[in-house]
Amino acid sequence: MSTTKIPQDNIAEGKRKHCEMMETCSSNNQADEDDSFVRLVPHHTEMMSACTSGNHDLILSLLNHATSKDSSGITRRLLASQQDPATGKSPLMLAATNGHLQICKTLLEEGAPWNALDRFGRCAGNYATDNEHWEVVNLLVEYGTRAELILGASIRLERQMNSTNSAAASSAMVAKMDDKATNFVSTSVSHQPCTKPDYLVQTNVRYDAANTILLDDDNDAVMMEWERPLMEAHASFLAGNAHNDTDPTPSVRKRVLNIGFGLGIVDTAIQAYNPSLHVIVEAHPTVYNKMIQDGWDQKQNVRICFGRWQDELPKLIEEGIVFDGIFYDTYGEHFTDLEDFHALMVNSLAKPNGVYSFFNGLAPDNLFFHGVACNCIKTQLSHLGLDTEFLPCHIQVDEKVWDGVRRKYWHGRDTYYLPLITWKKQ
Ligand SMILES: C[S@@+](CC[C@H](N)C(=O)[O-])C[C@H]1O[C@@H](n2cnc3c(N)ncnc32)[C@H](O)[C@@H]1O
Repeated sequence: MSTTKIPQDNIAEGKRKHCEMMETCSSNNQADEDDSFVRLVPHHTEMMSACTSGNHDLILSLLNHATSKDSSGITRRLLASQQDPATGKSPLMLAATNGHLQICKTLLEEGAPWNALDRFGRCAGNYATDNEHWEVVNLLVEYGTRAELILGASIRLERQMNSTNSAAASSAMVAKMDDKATNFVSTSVSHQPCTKPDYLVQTNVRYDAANTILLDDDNDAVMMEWERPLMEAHASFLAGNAHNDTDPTPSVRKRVLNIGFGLGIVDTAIQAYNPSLHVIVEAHPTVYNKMIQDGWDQKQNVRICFGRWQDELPKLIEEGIVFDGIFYDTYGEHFTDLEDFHALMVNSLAKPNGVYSFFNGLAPDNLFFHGVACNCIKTQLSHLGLDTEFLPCHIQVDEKVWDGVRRKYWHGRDTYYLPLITWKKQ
C-alpha cells in the first residue's frame, strides 16, 4: 500500500455500474447460510476465544490437532475459517478487530477467506480499520489484492479457453466458475459481474426533461447530475491545468479522449478547456442521437466515434492518434473490460505527459473492498508503466436524487477517490 492514498474510512457503502469486482463477497459468506445446517467444527469456540485474546500458540496447537484427526485437512481449514452462525464473525475478524497481526497471517495461510462478511455486512478489513490496526489493514489489503489478481487472471484464462472451445465445454466452465464463486472457504471473491451484458443491444435509455438523469429500462441510473463536481474534477485533470487554480486553461491545448457520453457532463467540462481535439466514443444509439440533437457533431474540435470503444479505439490507434488525456466511464461493463481498456489505452496515451483517469466505481458496497480494488488497479497499471494516485474529493449527495431510481449506487459516502494516473517518471 505504501504511498497510495487507499481509502480506509470505516463506512460501508454501495455504488453502481462497471468494475463491481467484489460484489459477490456476500455469496462467499457462510453467515448467509441456514443456521440449521451449520455444524460447528470441534474446538471452534476455543479457536474464537484464542483469536480474540491473541493466543497464537493455542491456535497453532488447535490447528495441528485438527490435522492429526483429519488427514484431508478440511477440519483444519474449517477451524481457521468457520464463522459463528449467529453473528457471522470469523476467527480472522476477531483477530483483526484485536490487532493480532501474526494470527491474521496464520489464518490467511490456513485458507481463511479475507473477504468473508458477517451478518452486519462487515469484513475483517473493516474491523481492523475501525480499530486502527494499520499493519493488519495493510496485510489484508495486500492479501486481498494478490488473491483478486490471481483469480482475475485465472478467470481471464478460462474465458479465453471458452472462446476457443465448444458451447458445451463453455457452459461446463461457467458452471465451474460459479462453483468457485459460492464456495465459502474460497480466499478470493469472484469477478462475477453486476453488469448488463445486453445493455448496448437490448436496453433502451431515456433522459428526463431537465437532462439531469439518464435511466435505463430497469430504472437503473446510467448517469446522474449529482456527479457533476466529480466529472468537473476529472476534466480539470485531463484537459486543464490541474495544478494551477488561477489559470485553469492550459497554455498548450490538449487532445482528449472520452469513453461514454451519458449526460455529456464530463464532455461539457472538457470543452471549457478548449482542447485541440476532443474525441468522444459512445455506443448507445439513443445517447448518440441525443449528442447529434444537441449539436456535438457541429463543434469544431469534436469528433464523435459512434460504436463500442472495443471497436473504435483500435481504429484510433491505427490512425496513430495520441491523447494528452483519456477518460473511461461506461455502463454495464465488467472489471475485466476495464482491464482490457487499460491494455489498449496505453497505446494511445501520449508519452511522457499523457494522463488517464476513470470513474472510480470499484467495489461499491464496502469501503475496504473498494481499497483492495483500487490497489489491484494500481498494481495492474504499474505493470503497464503507469503511476496511480487517488485524490480524495468531497461529495455530498441529497437523498432526494434517488426518487424514481431502482438501485441507489451511492450510500452517503462523502469522499470520492479520483484516480490520477500518469506515466512513471524514468
Ligand atoms: C455513466 S455514462 C457516462 C457519463 C459521462 N461521463 C458524463 O459525464 O455524463 C456511460 C456511457 O457509456 C456508454 N457506453 C457503455 N458501454 C460502452 C462501450 N462499450 N463503448 C462506448 N460507450 C459505452 C453508455 O451508453 C453511456 O452513455
